Amino acid sequence: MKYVLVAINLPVKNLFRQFIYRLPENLLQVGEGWRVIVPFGSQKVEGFVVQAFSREEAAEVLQKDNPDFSFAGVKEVSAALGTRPWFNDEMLQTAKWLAKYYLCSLAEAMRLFIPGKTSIRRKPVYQGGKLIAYDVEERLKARTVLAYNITEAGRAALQAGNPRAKVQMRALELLQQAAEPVDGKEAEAQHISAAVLRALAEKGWALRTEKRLLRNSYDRQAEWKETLQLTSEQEQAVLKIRASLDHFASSCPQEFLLQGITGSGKTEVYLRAADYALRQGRQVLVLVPEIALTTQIVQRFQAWFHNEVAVVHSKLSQNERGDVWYKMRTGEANVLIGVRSAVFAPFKNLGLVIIDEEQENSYKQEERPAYHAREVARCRCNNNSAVLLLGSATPSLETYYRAVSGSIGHLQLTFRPGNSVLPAVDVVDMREELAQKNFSVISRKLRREIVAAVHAGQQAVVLLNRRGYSTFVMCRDCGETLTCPHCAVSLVYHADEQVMRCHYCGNTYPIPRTCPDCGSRRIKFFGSGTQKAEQEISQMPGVRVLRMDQDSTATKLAHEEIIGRFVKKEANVLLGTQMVAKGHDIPDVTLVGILAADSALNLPDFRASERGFSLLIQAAGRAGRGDKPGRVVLQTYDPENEVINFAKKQDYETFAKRELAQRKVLLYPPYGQIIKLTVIDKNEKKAWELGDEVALFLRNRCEMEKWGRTEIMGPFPSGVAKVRDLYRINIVVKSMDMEKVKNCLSGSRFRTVKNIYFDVDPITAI
Ligand SMILES: Nc1ncnc2c1ncn2[C@@H]1O[C@H](COP(=O)(O)OP(=O)(O)OP(=O)(O)O)[C@@H](O)[C@H]1O
Ligand SMILES: [Zn+2]
Repeated sequence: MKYVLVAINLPVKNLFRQFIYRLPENLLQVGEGWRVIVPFGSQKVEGFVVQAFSREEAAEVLQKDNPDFSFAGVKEVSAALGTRPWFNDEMLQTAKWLAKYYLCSLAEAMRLFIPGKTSIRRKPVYQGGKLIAYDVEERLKARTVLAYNITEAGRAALQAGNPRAKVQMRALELLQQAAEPVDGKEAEAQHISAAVLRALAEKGWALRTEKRLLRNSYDRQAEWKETLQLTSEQEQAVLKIRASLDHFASSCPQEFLLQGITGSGKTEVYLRAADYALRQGRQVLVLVPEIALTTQIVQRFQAWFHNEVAVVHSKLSQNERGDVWYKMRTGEANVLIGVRSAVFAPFKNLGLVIIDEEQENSYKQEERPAYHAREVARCRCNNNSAVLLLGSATPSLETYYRAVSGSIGHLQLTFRPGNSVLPAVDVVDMREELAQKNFSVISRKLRREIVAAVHAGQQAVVLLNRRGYSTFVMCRDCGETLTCPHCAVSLVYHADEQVMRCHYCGNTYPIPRTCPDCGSRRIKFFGSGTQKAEQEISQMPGVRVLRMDQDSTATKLAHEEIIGRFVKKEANVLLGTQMVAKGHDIPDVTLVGILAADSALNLPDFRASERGFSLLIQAAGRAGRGDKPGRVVLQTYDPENEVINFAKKQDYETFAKRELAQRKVLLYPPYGQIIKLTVIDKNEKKAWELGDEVALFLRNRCEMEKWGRTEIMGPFPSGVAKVRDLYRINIVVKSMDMEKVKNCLSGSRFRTVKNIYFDVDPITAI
């Protein structure tokens, strides 16, 4: 008899055990990596088979848990999902690694690999009005259509010909020429109706069959691939990557940082590397931070690789995602471009993973399990003997450190191809503007530059990292600021909808006429967001402005549409939050304005400088990519700020070295690793008590087990101390000995406590 160990796919964080089930006669084919339906309590649920074994092996496992076990209690697997295992060895290994590294359960790790996380719907079954069971059905329905193949008789009929049945003859010809069965829609495109196909089937000339229909919501006309002459640096980079693809695991590195200044042509290197991997018969995964912002990269890849390219992003339906997964698993497509979650796709033969803008925070999932796509990609590359290529103008300090210390290959692109040069950056002191009685968000210099650029028929991009109209509303009499009653953050005034909105929980509130605290009518709106800037810019002569922020892009692919309209020159100024700063390559943009450069830099967080610097460089890099030189106007209230100065010089190296020196002293990554524990509770007192308990426990263990250099901070209130009425308390552990810290936590009772969240390698430590 055969038994299986099953991880139960339920969205609960504290189910760390796996369970043994018996395989019935009709399911003996089921083994490791299969998805199954099993009885669990009173329900039927989906599970993943982690291991398969004989009766003796099962007994051994069961005995470990319970010396008086009996096989009588072991239940049977109810059904198998699909006709083959979903997880191959490599995926199973990656899931196991992920669970261990991020301290989550194996089931939580495994469900990341399933499109839609679970493929079953539980359907209650009633009998005589009483709930008796849950039934399950497969959720991911492959969509099929009726299609027709030509038969031998059909071929003969076509050969013989019949001038009085012209349409039928044309239909037969179509079937004969088609490589695959022809469906009604395809026939219709040739002006042959479905009725004709049915008639052929009735005559025995065609055979009815089913064809799997692949949904593709990202069908675009691909432009032809242009072949550029590579620069010497690009050429060098491509050669090194090719060498690694050729002699895997010899002296060639398996991982590379491709550090190239903005506009240096990193995409061209990606394309050539991908092309080479495809020629070797291997598949390519390209990760991008935000699909909507990367239309250009998708188009470039489609121009080279046509139908080989499949695209996934967060706005695809579950079925569309299922289709994409299917294409990759079967090798029907061989290049997958997608956001973070694409790193979990099944591959037939993965050879190369490219991560563009590898420093972007969007690669890190915020909810449990809080994985980072770069780390998962590294694990999958190792398991697949694939090459990992990380690209950026401003790499994360972790990656940069690994490159300069020689643990991964370091490829550099230091100039822009052709005549284009990095733009000149002017810093404007906004305190001076105030002194000169300019109370606008736009400095006089930036105003002049915008008007001049527009007048010359060029375009400008303006970055303001805050949406809404006024970001801060305060009573002049009592000093009260308006905050969200459910979250510890101030409300933002949105002029469009005439509401106050919380950017954390999304709730809206009416605009106050009087102060809710003291009743004063002297309410004042401070600070400015994109809506106010839009209003001011739109009043400049000759300007047509487009705004792009979360509020303007709520619908599917709206970013793409806005960028598209800007490229077509329907507008000459593009204003928005960080999404305007990244990725696009528009030759007529000669001016970039950065309003309030300081806002990103002043957060009390260890990555704030890195993130701010990166954003400034990215934004500046949008200017002057064509043959006209670009310029950047950077507005700040703090012109002496170091980061602003490095950004002005666009000097990543010096910036990175200084930042690394500080991180070393303070034990931040890449020197120390971090784990952040967050206690979340609607009762503030309870949150603190639990926080104190965890911190004390860790401090004791640190001392007892003599962990290497470690700092335990907290408990302290989280950066936003309350979200949706839940209080948030943090404990942050920085350590050179993270393995021990993790072992201690996974052996502790806190691992299964429901309201403690573990975040390994968190983005923020506040
Ligand atoms: N060898 C080359 N010769 C001429 N033009 C090139 C070459 N390589 C790339 N380009 C062009 O340079 C421009 C910038 O390239 P690309 O968009 O790949 O830059 P990037 O490094 O990704 O920049 P960013 O980090 O700012 O997104 C593109 O218009 C591209 O077509
Ligand atoms: Zn709120």
